[in-house]
Amino acid sequence: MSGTEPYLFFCGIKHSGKSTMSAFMSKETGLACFDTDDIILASFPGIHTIRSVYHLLGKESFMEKEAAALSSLADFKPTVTWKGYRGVVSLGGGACDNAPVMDFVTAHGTLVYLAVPEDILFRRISIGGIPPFLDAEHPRESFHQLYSLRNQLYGKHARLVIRLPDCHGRADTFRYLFEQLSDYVDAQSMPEKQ
Ligand SMILES: Nc1ncnc2c1ncn2[C@@H]1O[C@H](COP(=O)(O)OP(=O)(O)O)[C@@H](O)[C@H]1O
Ligand SMILES: O=C(O)C1=C[C@@H](OP(=O)(O)O)[C@@H](O)[C@H](O)C1
Ligand SMILES: [Mg+2]
Repeated sequence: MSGTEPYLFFCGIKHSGKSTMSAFMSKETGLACFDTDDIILASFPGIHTIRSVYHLLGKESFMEKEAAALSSLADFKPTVTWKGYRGVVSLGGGACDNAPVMDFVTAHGTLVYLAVPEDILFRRISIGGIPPFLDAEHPRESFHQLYSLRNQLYGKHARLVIRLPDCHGRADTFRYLFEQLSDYVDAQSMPEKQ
């Protein structure tokens, strides 16, 4: 375990379950779990939500913090690996717009897109109020635009797209994700058929 093994990066649109699923993944495999939002939040001791940090910094400055949070993982040496990976990282929903973040991800691991239908995401997001990056007057329409754009970007950049079912709750969703992910990783490590 040298600290040069790749990471699994979970990406996806806000509230697709990146943070929840990476925590399940860590529990299942023993892999270290990182969340760029949590790393950023830890550097703002008086502030309690990532939404407030985003509000305070604005988009550009937030994206710089996101890239710095990831860079801090470059030297991490794991005590546990899973199928050759050294950790699981949950990215923020806006990672696809952040070129340095996407460059880091390409250089350091496998990008997995957790794809969830638009209506389900909007329902989950609305529970916590309208986030600062949506138009407060027309939240559903602006989310539709954001979803279309990001769904396309994540679909293009990710090496693996996992379409998560919604009907079974978090633990069952994770079982499904884990099976898909394990199958993918196992297939990647199989020697080429002669
Ligand atoms: N499979 C699921 N089914 C139902 N609710 C979920 C599921 N995954 C996540 N959630 C809920 O959706 C919300 C956002 O989850 P979170 O993991 O923070 O998403 P993200 O990190 O992608 O923004 C949380 O309230 C979480 O409990
Ligand atoms: O979609 C976005 O632009 C953002 C999503 C948030 O992360 P989650 O996707 O984990 O909620 C957080 O990084 C920030 O508020 C910006
Ligand atoms: Mg999250």
